[in-house]
Amino acid sequence: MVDRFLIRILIISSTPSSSLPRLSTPMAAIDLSSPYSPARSSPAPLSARSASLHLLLRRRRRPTLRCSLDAAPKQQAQGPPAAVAAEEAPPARKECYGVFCTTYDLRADEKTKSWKSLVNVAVSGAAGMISNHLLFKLASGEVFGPDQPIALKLLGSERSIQALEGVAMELEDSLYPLLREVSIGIDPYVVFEDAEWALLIGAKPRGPGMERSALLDINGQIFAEQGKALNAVASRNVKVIVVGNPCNTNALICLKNAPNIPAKNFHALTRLDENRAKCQLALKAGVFYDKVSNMTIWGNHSTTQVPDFLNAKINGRPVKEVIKDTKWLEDEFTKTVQKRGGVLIQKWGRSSAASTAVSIVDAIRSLVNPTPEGDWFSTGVYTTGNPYGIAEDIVFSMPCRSKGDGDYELVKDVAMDDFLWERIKKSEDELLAEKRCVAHLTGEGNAFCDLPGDTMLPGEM
Ligand SMILES: NC(=O)C1=CN([C@@H]2O[C@H](COP(=O)(O)OP(=O)(O)OC[C@H]3O[C@@H](n4cnc5c(N)ncnc54)[C@H](OP(=O)(O)O)[C@@H]3O)[C@@H](O)[C@H]2O)C=CC1
Ligand SMILES: O=C([O-])CC(=O)C(=O)O
Repeated sequence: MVDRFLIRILIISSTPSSSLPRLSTPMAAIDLSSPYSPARSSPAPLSARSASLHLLLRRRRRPTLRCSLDAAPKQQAQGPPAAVAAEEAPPARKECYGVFCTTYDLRADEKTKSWKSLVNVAVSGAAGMISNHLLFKLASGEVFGPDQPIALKLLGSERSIQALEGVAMELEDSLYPLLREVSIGIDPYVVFEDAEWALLIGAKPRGPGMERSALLDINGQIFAEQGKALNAVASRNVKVIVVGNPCNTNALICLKNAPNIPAKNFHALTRLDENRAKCQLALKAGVFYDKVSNMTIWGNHSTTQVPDFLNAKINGRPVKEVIKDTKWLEDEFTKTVQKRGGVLIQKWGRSSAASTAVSIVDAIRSLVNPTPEGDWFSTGVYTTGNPYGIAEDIVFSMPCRSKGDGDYELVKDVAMDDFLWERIKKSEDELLAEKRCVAHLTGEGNAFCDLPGDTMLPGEM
């Protein structure tokens, strides 16, 4: 017995779908009233959603894999909240076209009975290079697990909306059984609705001759707007991973604009730096990189970041016992990790995309799986209440452990010496200076920009 699954692309405006006309097919009617629908006003508790998912599968035996496209032109720079948008007349809609109006067999019925309830994952910059690697990993199940159905909510802009349609086409053509919905939009207030994870990748790259303070301002505006949108419409416990640079300060801006979401839930991606550091230590020690553990990156995702060889281990032994060349550790290792992004740009002609996507996967998996005994991982998180004496109220990469519930705690028992502390302070200074530059975006008065001269992204040489 084979179930039929309809693949459909909808063009949905920023109008909530409860106020949109019903589709003419019975399948669409099922879809709009289903627990999969992004139109529901608030997420049901996990158990209820899980139960309704299974109920739906038993009753209907025809779950819909839905692709929807929010292509409403943006009315103004700051997207209106969904409630405001609901009062506007819905623009013309095209329900389905070309390759997207397809019906085929999925044969997933038996398998789906043991699935968890749907997880909503929003991704910004979804038409960009990093996303092009990441989205297919998310859809395949390798990130959240083989029993975790997923809805992907892709945020683009007027500039990228056509490219996003292409991305959605490729996702459909990949026939991922776990991928239950793909929606595309340019309004964060629509795309982030009910998001349980928000992976914020889209940001303007720094161009030739552009001051870093200008980059902080331009990208800061993007993250202030997205923080407001998350605050208005995302799940109250959404986990946010900021990738777009300068990611620590962008994460700070985002969390300051989302006061109803715990500040603890915001991360700046420094996992790529951790992976790069593990690779360099493994190379030097002549071991495979899975033998390197307890690797902390402290500080900013920039050339002031501090790869911590004091606490890291190789085969369970302190790095300094295995690699006796302290000069190499202090100079070459540290600089190589700090500048790895820039060397890669010189060789590859563009910034790391595939390895960044892999590191986003690692970062999520570290939060949804228990951390192995004795180990930890690095992520840029809010410093208020940290046990190390790092300045409060910034986003700083630090060592964390997780029970696998999406949350984390800071690792307390780490060693500190003068070399490490001096460098941590330098990265802290840089982040405090970045924070002063964006005070107008965090609600803390007038910006005053006095960035240290050597403030650079890892991709800048
Ligand atoms: N934290 C980390 O470890 C790393 C971070 N990065 C950062 O990730 C970000 C994305 O990288 P990548 O995917 O390779 O970049 P791409 O240039 O391929 O994509 C970036 C996306 O950003 C969006 N964007 C938002 N605002 C602007 C703007 N004003 N001008 C141009 N594009 C804009 C664009 O999407 P749209 O038009 O849909 O808005 C674009 O698709 C960059 O900021 C990069 O520096 C990169 C590597 C590592
Ligand atoms: O600097 C950049 O744009 C790229 C980057 O973050 C990295 O490679 O670590």
